[in-house]
Amino acid sequence: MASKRGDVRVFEGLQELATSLADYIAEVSDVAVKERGAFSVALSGGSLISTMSKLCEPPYLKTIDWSKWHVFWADERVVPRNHQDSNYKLAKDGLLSKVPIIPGQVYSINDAMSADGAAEDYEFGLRQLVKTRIVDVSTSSDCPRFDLILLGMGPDGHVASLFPSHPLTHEKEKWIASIKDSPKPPPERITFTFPVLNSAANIAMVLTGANKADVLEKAFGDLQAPGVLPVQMVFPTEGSLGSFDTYASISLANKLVPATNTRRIPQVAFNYKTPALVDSFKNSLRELQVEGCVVDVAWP
Ligand SMILES: O=C(O)[C@H](O)[C@@H](O)[C@H](O)[C@H](O)COP(=O)(O)O
Repeated sequence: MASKRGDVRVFEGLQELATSLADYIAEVSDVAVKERGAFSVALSGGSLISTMSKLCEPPYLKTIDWSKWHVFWADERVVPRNHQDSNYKLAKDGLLSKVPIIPGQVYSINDAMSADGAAEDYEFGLRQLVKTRIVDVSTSSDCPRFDLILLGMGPDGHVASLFPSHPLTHEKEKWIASIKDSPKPPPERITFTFPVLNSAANIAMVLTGANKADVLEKAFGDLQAPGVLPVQMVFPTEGSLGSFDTYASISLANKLVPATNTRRIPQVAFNYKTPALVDSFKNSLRELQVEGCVVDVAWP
């Protein structure tokens, strides 16, 4: 774990990225199971689940102690569980139904409730699980300390269902909040708030797609200033031995690879918490340039 802190990794393609992500998740799971006898993990929606699909294959299928997994959602759309838009359905179809997770340890929202009700209900359930330490607790607040929260990022810089300039990004009291005006459809969702996200032992940000390149450039450009984009507000505040890691993987796709270049899409993993790492990241990009890729992102 500690060794991951500060890594800048450039992947040759989505497959390599997916393998690295699966290794990372397996390792965080192992550590949590050894230390606490349980692994609490929160998922998001979007492309994340398909990027996690290596977990359904050997060796992970057999080596991970799935019986210790407790699965939550960092954000969920308020739709029936069998609806195409449901993050639960996405994860169930793409991952949970393919691995031996215990159904009673999969904590989906109550889809019969309104957004407000579902958020309150989810927070209530989470509080019980923190009491019994199925989910660990922060040492500096009463917040849950998830072993791992997996986040994607939208092209506008949103994470979970925390959108740029939305008042929910400043929510300090609630663990789980409802949103009824999500700019990304569907409009009604529930989401972890920043106090919960940033209390996690590990956050993995999994960002793929050329449409993320511009916002990443912005996030890097604003690194020295207080972050205004939700993606910049993801800063885990506590953890043990390297467990503050922010693991990010980015596909800059066409930003880096001209159409005529047969090289596969480069994927980059980095920890953006430390400015020195940003330099390292830029150096990685320069190396890619040397190797014949075109970088047309203007890095500060
Ligand atoms: O339910 C959701 O909409 C998500 O949780 C959301 O936060 C998602 O993770 C990002 O929008 C990235 O989605 P992509 O990876 O598909 O771009």
